[in-house]
Parts: sequence; C-alpha cells; structure tokens
Amino acid sequence: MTDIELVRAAITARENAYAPYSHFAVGAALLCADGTVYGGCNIENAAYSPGNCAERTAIFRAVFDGHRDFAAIAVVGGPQGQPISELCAPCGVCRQVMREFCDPATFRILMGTSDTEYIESTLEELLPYSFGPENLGK
Ligand SMILES: O=c1ccn([C@H]2C[C@H](O)[C@@H](CO)O2)c(=O)[nH]1
Ligand SMILES: [Zn+2]
Repeated sequence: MTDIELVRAAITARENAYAPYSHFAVGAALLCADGTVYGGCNIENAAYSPGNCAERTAIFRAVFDGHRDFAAIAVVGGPQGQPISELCAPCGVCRQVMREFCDPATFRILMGTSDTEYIESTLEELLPYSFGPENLGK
C-alpha cells in the first residue's frame, strides 16, 4: 500500500461519515504493520460528547481485530458535500490514542486534501513531550 493509496482509502472512508451536527465529514485509513488497512469515519451523536473521530474509529476497529502494530494513518476532512480544501489534523484525543499503540518517532500521519496533495508528520511532531505506556512501566 503506497501513501497515495492510503490517502485514497481515507477519502473513501469519509463517504461513510455520520456528521449530522457538525456537517464536518472526516475519513481515516490506518495502515497496520502487516499491510492490513482499516478505514474509519467520524460518528456523531445527538448527545454530542459520545461522538467518535474518524481516526479512533479506524484504530479501535483494528485493535478489536487483534492489531497493535501500526505504520501510518491518513486523514482527510472538511465540510460535508464540498470538495476538501484544507488539511485536517488529528485532534488531541486521537493523538493520545495513537500514542498508546504507535512509536512516536516512526508512526506517520498523512494529512491531505487529495491523493496528490498531502503532508506528512510523525506522531512525535504532533504530540511532543508525550505521556505513554512506558511512563507507567508498560
Ligand atoms: O481530525 C479530526 C477532527 C475532527 N473530527 C470530527 C469530530 C467531529 O465529528 C467533527 C467536527 O469536529 O469532525 C475527526 O473525526 N477527526
Ligand atoms: Zn480526534
């Protein structure tokens, strides 16, 4: 799976976004170390706070299936029904969930507006001085 294909998978995953409150549709595609890819979308809720981000949907799907070793995630988002025009960066909660399973120095986060226009960061760049399992001796 190339980076371009991973961004494309995130664009496809975005089609399933359930965002009737924010009207902001997000898609994510998580690449596992073994090459498996999990899509995720944001799933909102009438009570607001139970809503889940696209990134965590993808990560939790993968963890449920037994994956804990991840290489990269692609994220795309923007107002529903419109072409994506701006980069969508993972929220703080999702960065912390990534920190649970991913090596901050090597896990790559692709943020794009299309499969030809995207930037790449490491988790360490997006979540410096982080707190993780090692801090609890795990
Ligand atoms: O990286 C992000 C940023 C926001 N959202 C979702 C949460 C909420 O449903 C909507 C507006 O914040 O977008 C994501 O899924 N991922
Ligand atoms: Zn999030």
